[in-house]
Amino acid sequence: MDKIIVKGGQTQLKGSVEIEGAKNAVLPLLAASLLPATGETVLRNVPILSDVYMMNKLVHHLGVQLSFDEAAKEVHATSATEVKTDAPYEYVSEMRASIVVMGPILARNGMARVSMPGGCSIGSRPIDLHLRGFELMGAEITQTAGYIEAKGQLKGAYIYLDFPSVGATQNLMMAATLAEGTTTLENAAREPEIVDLANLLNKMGANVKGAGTDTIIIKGVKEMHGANHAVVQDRIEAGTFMVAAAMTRGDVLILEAISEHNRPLISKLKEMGVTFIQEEEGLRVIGPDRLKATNVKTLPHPGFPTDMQSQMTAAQAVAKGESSMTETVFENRFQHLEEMRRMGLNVEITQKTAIIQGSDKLQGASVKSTDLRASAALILLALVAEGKTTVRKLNHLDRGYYKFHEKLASLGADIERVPDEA
Ligand SMILES: CC(=O)N[C@H]1[C@@H](OP(=O)(O)OP(=O)(O)OC[C@H]2O[C@@H](n3ccc(=O)[nH]c3=O)[C@H](O)[C@@H]2O)O[C@H](CO)[C@@H](O)[C@@H]1O
Ligand SMILES: C=C(OP(=O)(O)O)C(=O)O
Repeated sequence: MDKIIVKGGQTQLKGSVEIEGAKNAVLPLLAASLLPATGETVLRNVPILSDVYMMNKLVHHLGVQLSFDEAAKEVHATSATEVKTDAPYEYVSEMRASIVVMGPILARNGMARVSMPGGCSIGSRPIDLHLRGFELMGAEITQTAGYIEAKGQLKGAYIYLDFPSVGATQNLMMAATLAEGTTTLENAAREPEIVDLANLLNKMGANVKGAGTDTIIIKGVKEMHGANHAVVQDRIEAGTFMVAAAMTRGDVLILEAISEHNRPLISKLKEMGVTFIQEEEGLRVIGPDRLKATNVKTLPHPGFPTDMQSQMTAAQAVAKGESSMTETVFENRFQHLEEMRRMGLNVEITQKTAIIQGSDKLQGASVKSTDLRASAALILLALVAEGKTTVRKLNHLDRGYYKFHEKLASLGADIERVPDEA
């Protein structure tokens, strides 16, 4: 595995940066390619990430002929006349998001057998809401030997989600496309990635209305066909570069940034003293001499995204004064703060809230990524901390960021990625 070495302290990021298609959009879009029985689905603006390779493998295993043209950033998926029912452990255990193949398999076959996805380092991540929704649509669910089996021809249903789960909304929305009758999802997730999925499903011949609001109505159709679709921009990658510019007194143009997808982040960064200028080519982000402290609480969209929580704590760590971060979505998403302590961070954690005393005297150290966004947050902090920081366990970073170190280097960071002999 590689490691990243950053020499920080004086970094001032300047220039423009291109953002990839969203990981959290493309994974369900790939799962959606299981739904049509005819035609080819072409996904454009596909990010080159380890999670995408993993989902490609799973979808391919299930019967879709699929090729990934990395140079063109395109996936071409030939619809399967028949899809397999089994999503085995070796694919699902590697990546939690793979659970979203369950809805399409069940919709196509009237049965699905999927390995339990299990938890991950940020929390236990149960799938009870997905399963209860399938049950309400008429499936019988059993769990044996680490597998969940669902059986039954799906019928439209009224489903109220106790929590606006992103994965459950996507899974149930896809299952409902080929069910008989109308499904209403209430208290549905409203993330831009949900809207992106609904757009692809409608291009495939489905009838989905209301995506982006808390009520999604899906009228089942008899069959679907291939479609051509460009993956929406990754708001979390864009947000990560906004925080990087903010922390380094930078002046960075985020090309083609979709500001409305990052409203809570932009609002918090403005409160911290950051200037945003909408330009023709994108959103320009200018960091102040010193950030001001701020209090943040993560919430489902349109609240502050939990996937920006770690990066935001890096900004709070160098801001002037005391900040707080309250994490309400996942129960174990503060592990990066322990690593940041090695760099001199003064933080007190009580249950869901971290109280951070900002400092301009943080020092580089040897740290390891504990999850995907933690890896980005540690690298951001390393840009500002004095001296050398080594960040290990980059397998997490590669799940969600394409050429992160190269993009930062092109903006002026002293950063390199080298093989880790350790
Ligand atoms: C691939 C992908 O898109 N991942 C994103 C997706 O994950 P994911 O879809 O897994 O997240 P959910 O919105 O489902 O989870 C949010 C919360 O709901 C709980 N929950 C969820 C489902 C369920 O059946 N029961 C239940 O209790 C989870 O444990 C968690 O506490 O949304 C999260 C919340 O914005 C993001 O952090 C992830 O980056
Ligand atoms: C938590 C994340 O992803 P996943 O749900 O794929 O683990 C993330 O993108 O920050």
